[in-house]
Amino acid sequence: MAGSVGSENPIQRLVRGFREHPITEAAGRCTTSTRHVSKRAKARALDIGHPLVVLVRGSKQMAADAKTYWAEAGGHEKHKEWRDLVVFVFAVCAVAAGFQPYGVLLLIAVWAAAATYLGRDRPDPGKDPETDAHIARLQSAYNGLVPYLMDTHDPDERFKPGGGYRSGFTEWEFDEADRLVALKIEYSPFFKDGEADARAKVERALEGKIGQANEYLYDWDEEGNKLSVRILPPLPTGIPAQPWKVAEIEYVLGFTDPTSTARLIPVQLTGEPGGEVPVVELAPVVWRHGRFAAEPHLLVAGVLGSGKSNLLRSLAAQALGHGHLVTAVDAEHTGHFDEFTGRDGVIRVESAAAAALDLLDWVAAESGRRAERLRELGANDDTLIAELAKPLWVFVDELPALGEAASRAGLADPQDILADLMRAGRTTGITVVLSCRAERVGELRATVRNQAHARVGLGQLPPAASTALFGGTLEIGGPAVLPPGRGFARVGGGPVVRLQVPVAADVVGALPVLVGALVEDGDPAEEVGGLGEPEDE
Ligand SMILES: Nc1ncnc2c1ncn2[C@@H]1O[C@H](COP(=O)(O)OP(=O)(O)OP(=O)(O)O)[C@@H](O)[C@H]1O
Repeated sequence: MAGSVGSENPIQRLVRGFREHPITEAAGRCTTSTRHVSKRAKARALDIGHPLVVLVRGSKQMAADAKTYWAEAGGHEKHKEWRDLVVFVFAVCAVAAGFQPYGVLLLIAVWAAAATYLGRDRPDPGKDPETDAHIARLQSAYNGLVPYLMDTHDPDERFKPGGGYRSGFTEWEFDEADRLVALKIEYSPFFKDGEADARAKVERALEGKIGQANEYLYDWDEEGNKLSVRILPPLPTGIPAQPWKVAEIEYVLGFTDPTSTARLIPVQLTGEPGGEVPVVELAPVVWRHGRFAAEPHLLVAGVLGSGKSNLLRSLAAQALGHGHLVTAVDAEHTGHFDEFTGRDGVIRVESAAAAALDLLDWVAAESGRRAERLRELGANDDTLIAELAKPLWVFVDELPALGEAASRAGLADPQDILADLMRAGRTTGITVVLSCRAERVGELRATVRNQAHARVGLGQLPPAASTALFGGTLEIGGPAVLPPGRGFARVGGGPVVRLQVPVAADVVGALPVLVGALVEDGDPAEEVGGLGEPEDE
């Protein structure tokens, strides 16, 4: 700036001096605030004077109608006679009424009623009922899509240069903050919606027009040639894991939009050191767990560093908090489960392939023992069954990595063992939680993947992974990199909802209530559910 001041000529300097003079600045401020005040006053005056405006508008309309009637009827001799008669009768009635007690008041009331009716606010039949701001935003989105969805073979020409947004968009929704939150689009049957590239172009164009900061959920209906888009503002991040106020059988996967669930729970946020801890109400994504649960197993897929292990740790802490038993396999040797080792309720945490396979074999044997004892007990004594089949959780972080390591070591495929465990898990009270990198979802066997009915996808998933997780042609769009713990979840056949997983960075330090004390002596495996002593494998 200094350079620009130095190169000014005397006239520019004079103008700048005048502009920056305190009096000029004060006058500018005064003008701006006066403009605001006068705008507000005008709006208020219009509000208060609205009935008067309606009366005046109605009276003008009445006068105009009367004039038209007079002029039109005057053009034809027969009509003219009839008109004169009508006016005469009307005048006589009005005068007669006026001479009655309260007659003048009655005439005024009739006039006011007629004027109010004629002057009422009526939408212009040819005008788009949307506000100008909404029209501009929708039209801009439409224009952005024209190059990608235009198709000269489309008999309906839904997308064409100069076309109106109503020809391509069938539904839209703005929220109370005037944000576009949903959009339904109908496109040409010839658009190649089966091709990921073609879909991606449409998605990126839409994001460019509506805003990159949002997150998007695209639901392509290839059969109906329709695209349904949900546009979502970012969710809150950094929610610390804590004992959640939910039912005994409920596990909090994370939090979502209040519009996606029917409930809110109190959540403590991280406060300033020494200050008060703020508590807010957030909408939880809950996974119901327990014997005979509809979705007993969970699959978490995500891109590198998207927070998969964090979610597994958060669930392990919740399971321990409910007094359940936990086993974990840390296939990539990340140490994410080390702090659970030796805690009350934690049976074993393994990372080496041989030890992990040994652990899975032990769980399989435990599953068999449970199944046998449950068969003996029959379906008669539910309380006893519930007591004996203490829920046992198996966390496998990065299952494909474990499979790879096992195959290198010439060991059995862990997916075979897990598939059997998952099949029996509903009755034996064994829950399997698996994680895997998004690009390796395809390496999971159908027998494993299809039994994990609760699904979480973290980070910006490649289309193949999100299709494998959530089915159909559902795609997640928006920023290229999402914050850790951000993704989508679907529990069973429920809707796909957005998800922000809480941070479970220091579960032992932050959640001593849940994680429990270190067990000094004894083999926790021997305490398993009382359904029989684990045998040496
Ligand atoms: N929900 C979350 N909120 C905030 N930070 C998180 C969240 N989840 C994970 N993180 C942080 O992101 C980083 C990666 O987390 P994590 O190791 O759980 O990811 P990951 O997907 O398992 O990684 P990888 O793909 O390497 O196995 C860690 O520093 C972790 O503290």
